[in-house]
Amino acid sequence: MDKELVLVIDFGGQYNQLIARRVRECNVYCEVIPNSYSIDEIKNKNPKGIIFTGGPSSVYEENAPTISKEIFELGIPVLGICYGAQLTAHLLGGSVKKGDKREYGKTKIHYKDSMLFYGIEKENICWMSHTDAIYEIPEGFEITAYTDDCPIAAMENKEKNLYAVQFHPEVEHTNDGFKVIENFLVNICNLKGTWTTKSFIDESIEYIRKKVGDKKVLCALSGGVDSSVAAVLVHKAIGDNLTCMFVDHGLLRKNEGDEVESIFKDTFNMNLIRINAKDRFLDRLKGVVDPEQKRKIIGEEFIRVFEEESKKIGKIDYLVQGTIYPDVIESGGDKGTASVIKSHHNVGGLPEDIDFEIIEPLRKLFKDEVRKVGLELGIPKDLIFRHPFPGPGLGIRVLGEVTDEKLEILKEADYIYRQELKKAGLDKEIWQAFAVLPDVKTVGVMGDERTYSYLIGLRAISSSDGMTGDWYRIPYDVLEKISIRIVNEVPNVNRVVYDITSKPPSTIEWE
Ligand SMILES: Nc1ncnc2c1ncn2[C@@H]1O[C@H](COP(=O)(O)OP(=O)(O)OP(=O)(O)O)[C@@H](O)[C@H]1O
Ligand SMILES: O=c1[nH]c(=O)c2[nH+]cn([C@@H]3O[C@H](COP(=O)(O)O)[C@@H](O)[C@H]3O)c2[nH]1
Ligand SMILES: NC(=O)CC[C@H](N)C(=O)O
Ligand SMILES: [Mg+2]
Repeated sequence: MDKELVLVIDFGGQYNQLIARRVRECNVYCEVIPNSYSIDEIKNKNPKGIIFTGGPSSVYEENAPTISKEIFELGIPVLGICYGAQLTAHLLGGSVKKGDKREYGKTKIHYKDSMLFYGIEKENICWMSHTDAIYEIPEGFEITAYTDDCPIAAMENKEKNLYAVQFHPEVEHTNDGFKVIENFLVNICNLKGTWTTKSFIDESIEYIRKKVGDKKVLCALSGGVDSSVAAVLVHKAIGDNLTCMFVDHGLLRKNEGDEVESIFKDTFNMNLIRINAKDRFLDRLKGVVDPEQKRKIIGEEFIRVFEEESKKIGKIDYLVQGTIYPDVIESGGDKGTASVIKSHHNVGGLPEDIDFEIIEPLRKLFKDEVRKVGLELGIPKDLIFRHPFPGPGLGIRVLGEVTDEKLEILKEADYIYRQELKKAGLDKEIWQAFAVLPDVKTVGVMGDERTYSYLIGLRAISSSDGMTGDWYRIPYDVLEKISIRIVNEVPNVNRVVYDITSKPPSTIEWE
C-alpha cells in the first residue's frame, strides 16, 4: 500500500515530538528518526515529505549533526526548521554565522508570497529561538520572510521543493504556525491526509492477522489504558487465540488487583488469567536501591512470569504489550541514539533472551492517540480516561529499597490522596496523580511527643501525552485536607510535601 509517510529527522531539538504531533493532527502519519539514518534507509521508507528539526548545535562547528547532501536530490520535499533551516543553507552552499542579535520568543515577522505561507496574514507573529542565522542563501533559493533582526527568516527553492524557516511553526506561540505545516503537507507534498483512527485500526487488524495466522498469542494486560486498547485490538483480529495475562506483582495500588480482574471480566469477553507473583518480585528487589536496576529487574521478572505461566496453557508464540511511543522515546529511541531518560520496563528494561516474539500495535502512538483508538473500539470511557500507571508500579514510587512496610504506607497514603481528588472533582482534570514515599525520615511532633517518621510526596500533572507536563495547581484547601488525612490516618508518616516541578526539568515519576 502506498502509505503517506512523512519523516521528521531529529537534530536534537526540544520540540521534535511537537512537530510529529502537528503532522499527525493533519491526518498524515509520521515518524521521528535519528539523523544517523543513511540515505538508503530513508529511501526505503518511501517518505512523501521530510522535515528537519531544530537542535542546540551550530552547523559550522566540528561534529555538528548533519546529513548527506543527497537528501536534497531525492525529489522529496524538505522543510528545515531552525537548525534544520540553517543546515539546509550550510549544505547547499549558503552561509550560516553567529547572529549579531539573538532572537528568542515572540517576534514580528513579514511573510512574502509563498505556497508555504498560503492563506496566512503577511504581517504576523512567530516564535524564534536562535543565535545563529543564515547570512547568504544557496543558489536557486529566494528569501520568503524577514524580521527586524533576521533578514532571512525563511527561504525556498520552489523548483526543488526545498523550504526552510528560521522560526518554529510547531509551537503554539507562532500564529498560524500549524497552517504553515499544513501548507507544507498539503500544498507542497500533495498529501491527502488519510491517516485516521479508523484507518489505523483497520490496518493494524490486517497486519496482526497476517503476522499471527492461527498461532496463539499472550497479551500482557495491566488493566491500564494502553494494554487494554492493545488487547481489544488484537482480540478483534484473532479472537480466542488471544489470552490476556495480568500479573499482580505486589506493586499495585490499594485494591487494584481485584478491581482490574473484575472490571475486565465484566466488560470484556476475553480469556484472562491473573497471576499472583508478589513474593518473587519483592525477593528480587531486596536490597536494590538504584532506580534503573529496579526497572530492569521488574522488566525481566515480568517476562519470566509470562514465560513460565504461558507454558501451562500450551505453546505461545507471541507476546502483545501495550507499549506506546513515549515509552520508546524515553528508553532511548528505536535506534538507541536519543539519551536514555529512564528504561521503561517494557522497552529498555526488557531482557535480551525472550521466548516470544513481541507485538506492539501501539508502539508508534502517543497517549491521546491511543485513547482515541480505544474510544473508536468501543472501550468504556472510564477505562480510557484512567490515569496512567507505570508497569513497575509502586516499585519506582517507593524510592530506594522496596519493602513490605514501605509499600503498605505508600498504598494507604496514595489511596487517601486519590480519594480526596475524586471527592473534589479534580481527578478527571488532572492527567496523572500519585503519592511517592522518599527514603527519608523527618522529625515531627504529635500529641506533644517527638516523632521521627516518613514523609509523603504528592504529584499531580497536567499533560496531554506525558512527554511534557506542568504541575497541577490543586487548591490549598484540598491539599490541606489531604495532608491532614494522610498524617492522621497513615501510621509512620508525619509530613506531606507537594511537588511543584514541571517536566522538563523533572520527570513525572520520581525514579
Ligand atoms: N501488572 C501487569 N501485568 C501484565 N502486564 C503489564 C502489567 N503492567 C504493565 N504491563 C505491560 O506493560 C505495558 C506498559 O505498561 P504501561 O503502564 O505503560 O501501560 P498500560 O498499563 O497498558 O497503560 P497505562 O499507561 O494507562 O497505565 C502494558 O501495556 C502491559 O503490556
Ligand atoms: O509502563 C510504564 N513503564 C515504565 O517503566 C514507566 N516509567 C514511567 N512511566 C509512565 O510514563 C509517563 C512519563 O513518565 P516519566 O516522566 O516519569 O518518564 C508517566 O505517565 C509515567 O507514569 C512508565 N510506564
Ligand atoms: N533552536 C535551534 O534550532 C537553534 C539552532 C542554532 N543552534 C541557533 O542557535 O541558531
Ligand atoms: Mg500501566
